[in-house]
Amino acid sequence: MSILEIEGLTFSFTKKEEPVIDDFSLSIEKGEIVGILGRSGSGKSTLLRLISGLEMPLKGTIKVAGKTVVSERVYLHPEERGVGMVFQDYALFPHMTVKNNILFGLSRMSRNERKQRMDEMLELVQLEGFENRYPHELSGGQQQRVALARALAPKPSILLMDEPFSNLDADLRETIREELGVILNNANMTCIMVTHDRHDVEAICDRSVVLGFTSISNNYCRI
Ligand SMILES: Nc1ncnc2c1ncn2[C@@H]1O[C@H](COP(=O)(O)OP(=O)(O)OP(=O)(O)O)[C@@H](O)[C@H]1O
Repeated sequence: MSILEIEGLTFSFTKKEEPVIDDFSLSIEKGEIVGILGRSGSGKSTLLRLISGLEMPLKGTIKVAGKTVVSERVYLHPEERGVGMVFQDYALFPHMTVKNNILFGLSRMSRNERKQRMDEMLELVQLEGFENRYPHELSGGQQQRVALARALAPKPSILLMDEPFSNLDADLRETIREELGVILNNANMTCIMVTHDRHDVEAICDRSVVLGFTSISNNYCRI
């Protein structure tokens, strides 16, 4: 079953400019881990922002788990899409502690479930003991791990990651990459990961899509 279906997606930042994304289509099966590769400026981050609902396409449809989340007539807000996102710059809430950043998307869970989920996430990203710190009191790599924990905590249908390991040192990168691969496989979770690192793709992706430089319409290929 396709968990994500993108059809004819077209997007431009301004009317005058060529579309960054032009008539792009892609289908992803449940449980697939797909790497998005491509040169700087090819539209990788923009594609994730369109899927998550942070940008509105000019044309095209996106379905998540069979439900239309954007089309000519439909627009679902990011929190209604069942899509988790780890941003390139983490986008943590600066006024919230690590704990509250991770708890942010869990308001529908009971108090006990929230506590349990937070403990699981802190253990996963090796940040036990850091829960009362604020983002500015963390290193770049630690902030990145909080972002990963926050996105995974609500158990999204699809996890979107924009260069999620770029600030981690080599050892931690390998550890988190391996653990993430196991978690995603165990949960049969679908994941799209933008990366510049072929090791990420080789280690955890089932396939990858390479975006072209000026437009990703007919330029992408699977490897
Ligand atoms: N807010 C914006 N307004 C106008 N143009 C933008 C905006 N954000 C990105 N762009 C342009 O859209 C194109 C695609 O940007 P995007 O960030 O999606 O590329 P990318 O493939 O993720 O690049 P990188 O690998 O460098 O992160 C680029 O040419 C970029 O300059």
